[in-house]
Amino acid sequence: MTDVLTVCDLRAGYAGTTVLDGVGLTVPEGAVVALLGRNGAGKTTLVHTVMGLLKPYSGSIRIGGREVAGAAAHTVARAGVAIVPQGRRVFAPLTVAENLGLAARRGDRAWTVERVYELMPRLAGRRGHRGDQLSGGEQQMLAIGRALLRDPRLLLLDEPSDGLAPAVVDHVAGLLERLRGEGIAALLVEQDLHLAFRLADEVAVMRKGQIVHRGPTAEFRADRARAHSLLGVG
Ligand SMILES: Nc1ncnc2c1ncn2[C@@H]1O[C@H](COP(=O)(O)OP(=O)(O)OP(=O)(O)O)[C@@H](O)[C@H]1O
Repeated sequence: MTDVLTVCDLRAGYAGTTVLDGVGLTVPEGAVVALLGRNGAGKTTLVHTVMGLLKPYSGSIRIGGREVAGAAAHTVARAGVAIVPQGRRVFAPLTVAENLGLAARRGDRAWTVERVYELMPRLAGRRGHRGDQLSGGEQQMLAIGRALLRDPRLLLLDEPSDGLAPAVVDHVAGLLERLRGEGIAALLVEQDLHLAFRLADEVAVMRKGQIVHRGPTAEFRADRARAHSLLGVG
């Protein structure tokens, strides 16, 4: 299987400090890889660096074989990557339809606003509501819808369950499962292990800016002692 994302020996940080200390990671075409790790391990920093929102000090980031390390976010987006950021970041004063309209692209696209509404009828019912009138779950759906309108081959999902009630997390998980069924690959940063295990084919664990474990989800899940030592959870 070919990889949609290949990260090699990536170093990055803020104002000269090192946060990513030689990260190596791949996401196979169509697969979901959960990126786990304690707070401050560097997961969001990795996602931002892959997206082109933070310039790396050194190392390689390839999207489908194309080198994008150091490229601007719009270039990375054109290569097929879309981010669903932590905290969702929908435009609060704009309606659902306006938020989606800003992300929509012209031409022959796999994902249109209508298709996003078909996937998420709840958003269709709220199309005239402003971003700040939506529930957390609806905002998360809107953030996912915006990302889909970029026709991604790789989604970067930064803690999609954050701040959502369990029933809403379950609903969002169902949506993400459908996207996996569509063959969209994802790098999923997630603190909710149930969600990560439900969605991910493989698990990568980050500690102090490095990937310290990588393997199939089922194997990781079965080895509670190792999960505990890597993540500090049972
Ligand atoms: N904008 C920033 N400026 C300076 N330092 C930052 C910035 N963002 C993150 N850091 C630092 O980088 C390190 C890694 O943070 P990062 O947010 O990538 O971790 P994380 O694994 O995503 O954690 P969390 O689960 O808390 O989001 C932390 O020490 C953090 O303080």
